[in-house]
Formats: sequence, structure tokens, C-alpha cells
Amino acid sequence: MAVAVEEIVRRAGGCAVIDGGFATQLEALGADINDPLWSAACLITKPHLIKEVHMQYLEAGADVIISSSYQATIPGFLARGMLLEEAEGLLRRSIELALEARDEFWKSTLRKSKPVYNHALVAASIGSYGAYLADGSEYSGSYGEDISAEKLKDFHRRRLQVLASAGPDLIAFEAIPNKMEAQALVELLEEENIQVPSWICFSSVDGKNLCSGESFAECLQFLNASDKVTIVGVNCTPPQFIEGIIRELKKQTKKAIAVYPNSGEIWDGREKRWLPAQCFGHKSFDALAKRWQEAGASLVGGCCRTTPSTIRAVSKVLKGKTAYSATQI
Ligand code: MET
Ligand SMILES: [Zn+2]
Repeated sequence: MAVAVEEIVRRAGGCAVIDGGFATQLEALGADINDPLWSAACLITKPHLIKEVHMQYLEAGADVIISSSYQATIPGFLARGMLLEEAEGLLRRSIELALEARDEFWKSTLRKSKPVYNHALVAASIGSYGAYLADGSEYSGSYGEDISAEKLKDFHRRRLQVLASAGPDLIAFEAIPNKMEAQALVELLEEENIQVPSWICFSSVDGKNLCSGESFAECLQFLNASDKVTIVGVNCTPPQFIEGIIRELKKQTKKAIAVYPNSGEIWDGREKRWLPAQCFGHKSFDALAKRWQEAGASLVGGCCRTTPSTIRAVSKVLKGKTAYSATQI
């Protein structure tokens, strides 16, 4: 594990807390994210809300916050009539907003007599090619016949360079739906010699395989071969699948494992609304989080439809007494 990650996991008492749904909370604060850029539209229109969401997750106990760049892409911004410099400036801004929130929050906790938080890490979010296409392939992993690993690398290259040079502690590749993209990302990290440690998280709709139907074992072969990938895991996947996936990942890798599932609700794209969670059982999200830690996850948080109150409960259950008496870094 990279030193900063190892340190935050240790200081959190063995399992660090990742934040919750970023876009979800942005929407709760009144932002309109019904946009091809999704939550990243706020980088243009409402950057103060982005910072506010980061603050709320820090306050809830997140040890790692994820930037607003998930669906921020250079072609996406260019399609809005922006210049290349402006597009790259907004990518950098997404990292700066998270760093500013982290630093301001940290200063404010130091002023209190009993510091109760850890100095959080900032992860630069990078969504999949499918998230950019916004055509459903984000959750099917089907990019069509014409796509190749080289094309995927070219899509990701410049954004990765710009985000990595903006000063994040980590790069977070989120909800990667297929093997070709995982392989392209690992190759790109090596080719560009990215020095910021990365995590690559997959998404799954059946709890057994990636969204594409390919196995975790196939993907882990590439990931294990690269020292640039520090953490592997799964996000934006229903909570009831997570324990089984952790056990599978444990068999396939020695890397640290991150899990941050969605709430289990299902997005109905046609009706544009969330449907209730299926077979969630009697367990609450935080009770499940404890089991994920016991199954071997080193970082646990939430994705879509989870909120600061989810993260507050997770932080409490995972860090127990240490949550509110953690030592300073
Ligand atoms: C579709 S997964 C989205 C992940 C992103 N970090 C968010 O919470 O907005
Ligand atoms: Zn999500």
C-alpha cells in the first residue's frame, strides 16, 4: 500500500472511511444534475455547493473524499463550447475544491480542544468511458465493436495527466464495467508513469462478475501486475453483493480492498426515478459495513443514494471509540 493510504487505514483503526454519494448529496443541496456532465456541471455553475458536499462528508467522518470529476471530461466540456484551457482548468478546479475543503476542515478541527478526525485524503475521481457516453454502457460494459484498448487510453490520457498533476493524494477510477477498460487504465498508468497511487473499482450487477459479465479473476491479473494500482475494489453495486465480492477479491489479490456500494435502490432510466432496494435483508448499511471490514476491506464507504448520515453511521460502527478520539496526523 502507498504510505499515505497505509497511514490513514492505520489511524482509522484498520479500516478507513470513504465518503458517500457525491452527486446524491449535491442534488440534495439543490443542484440540478440532469445534465450530460452530471454532477460535474456544478464545476461551471455552482462550485460552492461542491465544496459544501465535501465539508459535509468530512464532518460525517470520511477519511477519504472523492472529487467532483467523475463525469468531468475534456470532450464533455468542449461540447459546451469551452476552450481546451478552460476544460483543463475545471478539471484542476475539481481537485482544488476538495483540497481546500479538506484543509479548511482540518484547520477548524485543530482549533477544537479534542481533535476527533483524521487528516483526510483527496481522491481524484475518474469515471469510465461509459459514464462519458451516458448511453447505459456504464452499467452494461458494452462499448460496441469499434472500441479498442488504444482508443480507451486516448480517451483517458489527458484527463488523467491533468488530474494527477493537480495534487490529489490518490486517483480513484470508479465503476469500471469491463476488462478492456481495466487493462487500458493499467497500461496508461505505466505509460504515463503516474506517481499518484491509484485505486481501480469495478461495478457489478449480479454480485459475481463485472457489469460486462467478465470475471474479477481475469481483471485482477492485470491489476496485480502493476505497482501503480494500490487498491482494488467495487463501488456503485448493491450492498447485498459486497461481502461475496470481497471474499472473491481476497482470493485474487494481495492489494488493499475498497468497497463503497450504492444504497441498493435501482435507477429506472425510463421513468427517471429510484426503485426501492431489493432483498436488502434486515441489516442496515452500517451493520453490513462492519461485516465488510471483517471480510477484509481496508476502505469502506458509500456510493449513489448514500448520504452524510450513512457515512456518519459507518464511521461510528467502524471506528468505534477511536472515531471521535482519533490521533492527529
Ligand atoms: C455512478 S458512481 C458515481 C460516483 C461518484 N463519485 C459520485 O458519487 O457522484
Ligand atoms: Zn454510484
